[in-house]
Amino acid sequence: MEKKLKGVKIIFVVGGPGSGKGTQCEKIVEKYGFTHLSSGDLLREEVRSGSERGKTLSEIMEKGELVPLDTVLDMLKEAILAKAETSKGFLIDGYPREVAQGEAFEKKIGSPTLLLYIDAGSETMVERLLKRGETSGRVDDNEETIKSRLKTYYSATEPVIKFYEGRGIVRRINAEGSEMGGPGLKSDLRYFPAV
Ligand SMILES: Nc1ncnc2c1ncn2[C@@H]1O[C@H](COP(=O)(O)OP(=O)(O)O)[C@@H](O)[C@H]1O
Ligand SMILES: Nc1ncnc2c1ncn2[C@H]1C[C@H](O)[C@@H](COP(=O)(O)OP(=O)(O)O)O1
Ligand SMILES: [Mg+2]
Repeated sequence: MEKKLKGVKIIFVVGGPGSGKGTQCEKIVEKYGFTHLSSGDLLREEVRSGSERGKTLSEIMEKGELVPLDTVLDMLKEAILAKAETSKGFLIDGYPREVAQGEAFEKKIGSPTLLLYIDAGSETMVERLLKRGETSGRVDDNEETIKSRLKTYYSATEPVIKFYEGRGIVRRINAEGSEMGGPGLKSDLRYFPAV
């Protein structure tokens, strides 16, 4: 556990591809001023840098698979520590994607106070990703990769939610509603300050 992070909230944001993790995080940032860090965004930055490592990462992402644990963890740790002294809390979006990632994070960085489970059905996720793919330019927003990402999600990431449910820190957000609120975020956020 990093001393710098004492008293700083760490919130994991977990959900399927296209469930709306990034979208919900933006709303939470507006309301609570936390720092939003997306593992996917950090990886895409590395890809954009044109490095050799970026090329390898891009190939993995195009297949809808998970990149090596240490790569994501190192990137996250660096980004978190850079803001540890000024941030009141971190929204860690897209992490952990497998139980081992959660365990490694806790060992090297700190423990989460909360896990927000962004819940949308697979049909909704596919529909949103295909729509996003019309403009995102992302190598993974295509039909074939989406199928693979869903498989990865259900096999590797869903167990993460079970794992933290055992600790009683999971809050589920129904992300089926419209972006403007719907039955989901608006009401669920009422539970937020309590944690
Ligand atoms: N509640 C919602 N209703 C309708 N569209 C949504 C909603 N949440 C997200 N979207 C759209 O779905 C796509 C995926 O959302 P995003 O936040 O990028 O998800 P993730 O980060 O989980 O992949 C985006 O194009 C976004 O605008
Ligand atoms: N924590 C993590 N561990 C391993 N791979 C990750 C990762 N976070 C992101 N990736 C890789 C695999 C994902 O399919 C890809 C895109 O991630 P993302 O941007 O978080 O997707 P989305 O927000 O659509 O769910 O990047
Ligand atoms: Mg995202």
